[in-house]
Amino acid sequence: MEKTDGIGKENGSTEEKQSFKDGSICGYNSLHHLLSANLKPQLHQEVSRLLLGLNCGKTLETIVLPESAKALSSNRDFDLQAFKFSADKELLREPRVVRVGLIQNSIALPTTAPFPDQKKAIFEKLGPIIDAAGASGVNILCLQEAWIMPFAFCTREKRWCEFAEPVNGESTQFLQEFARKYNMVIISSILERDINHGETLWNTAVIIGNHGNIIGKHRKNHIPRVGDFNESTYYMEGNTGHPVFETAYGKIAVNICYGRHHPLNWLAFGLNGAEIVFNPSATVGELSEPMWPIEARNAAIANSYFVGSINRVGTEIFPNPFTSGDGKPQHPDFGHFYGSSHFSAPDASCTPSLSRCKDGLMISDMDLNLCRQLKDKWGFRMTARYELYADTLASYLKPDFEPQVISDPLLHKKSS
Ligand SMILES: NC(=O)NCCC(=O)O
Repeated sequence: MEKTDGIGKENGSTEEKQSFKDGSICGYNSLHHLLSANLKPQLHQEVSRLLLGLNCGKTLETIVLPESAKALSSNRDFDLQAFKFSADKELLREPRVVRVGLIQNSIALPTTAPFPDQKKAIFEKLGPIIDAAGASGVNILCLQEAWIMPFAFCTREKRWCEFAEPVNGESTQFLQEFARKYNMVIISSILERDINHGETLWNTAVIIGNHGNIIGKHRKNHIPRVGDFNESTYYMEGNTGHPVFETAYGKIAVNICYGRHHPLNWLAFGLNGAEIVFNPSATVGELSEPMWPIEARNAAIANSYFVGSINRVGTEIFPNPFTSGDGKPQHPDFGHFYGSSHFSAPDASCTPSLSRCKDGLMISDMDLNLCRQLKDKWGFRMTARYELYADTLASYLKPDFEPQVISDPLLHKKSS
C-alpha cells in the first residue's frame, strides 16, 4: 500500500478506524489519499480520470512551489497543494494565467476564550498561511466564510454578534497589509455590521484590491434554514445582487456558501461576466459532503468559469448546548467541518481536495482563456434559451400561477 503523506494512516488500528475523531475517512485525510493508497496505479489513474476529469486531455499538472512556502507549511502544519489548469494556445490572444489561492482553517482557540483573544489568535494563525500564498506568487486569495470567528450561528445566541465588523474594520485592515505587501487581491468573508443602516448585520464578502484598496462587497444572497444552520437569526438575505468585480487579475465574484445550492445564483454571476467564482463556505459532513464536489463542478461546467470552493475545518464546541427543532437531542457542536477545499474548471476538470482535517492552502494556476474556449466548444450560452426561462419565471411569480402539467387522460378514468 502506498504511504500517503504521513497524515493518511492506512495501517491505523481497528479502534482508530472506527472512531475517526480526527475527522478523517477511515484514517485518510481525503478521498484522494484513500484511493491512491488502495488502488493499483492503473486503476487509480482511471478512477481519477472520471473523478477529477482531464484538462486539455491530460491529468492536471502539479506546480513546484518555493521552499519558503513549503517550510511554512511544514512548520505551521498546514496542507499545501498546487496545480495548473492549462488552456489551448490561441493565435490572437496571449494566455491569461493567474495564480489563485484558497485558505481553509480551524478556529485557533476554544469558543470559550475571550473574544479579543480568539480574534488575535486567528490573525496569528492565518498570517503565515497568507505569507505562504504571497511567497508562492498568488494573485488572488480567498478565505473561508466568516473566517475571523467560530461559526456560532447554530447557537442562536446573540452574543456572537460582537464579532461583526464594518467593511473597513479590523480584519479588512489586517488583510489590506498583506494585499499591499504581496500585490494580491484578497476576498474576506466576514460578519458585517452596517453602521449606516442602523448597525444591522450581514454575511458579507469584502473584495480587497491588490493595492490594499476596498473594491467592493457582496452580501450572501441565500440564507440557510437547514439542520443547525440557524443563520436567519442573525442576518437577512443580501441586497447586493450578483456583482462581478473587475480586478487586476480577472473578473471575480463570490457565491457565499449556501448559495451554491441555487443554480440561478451561479448563473447570474456568469451572466455578469465572472471568470472565477469563489464559494467561501462553512458546512458539515453529515449534511452536505456528498453534494460538495458535485455542485461546484457542475457550476463551473454550466457557466464556463472557474470555481474555488473553500470549507472550514474541525469541530467547534460551544459552551451552551442547543437544539434546532429536528428532534435531535441537544448538542454543543455542528459536527465536523470537512475542509476539502478545491478548484473546478469549465472543462470539467478539478483539483484533488485539501485535507478533511487540517488547515490548508490550495494554489492553482489557471489560464482564464479556458472560459471562452469552453463557451465556443459547448455553446452553453448560445443554446441557453433564456427567454423560455424568463417567461416561466415571470409566470411562476404571479399569485395565480398554475404548473404546466398535462395529465394522461386515462389516469383519472374509472376502469369499466
Ligand atoms: N454556511 C452555510 O450557509 N451553510 C449551510 C449548509 C450548507 O449549505 O451546506
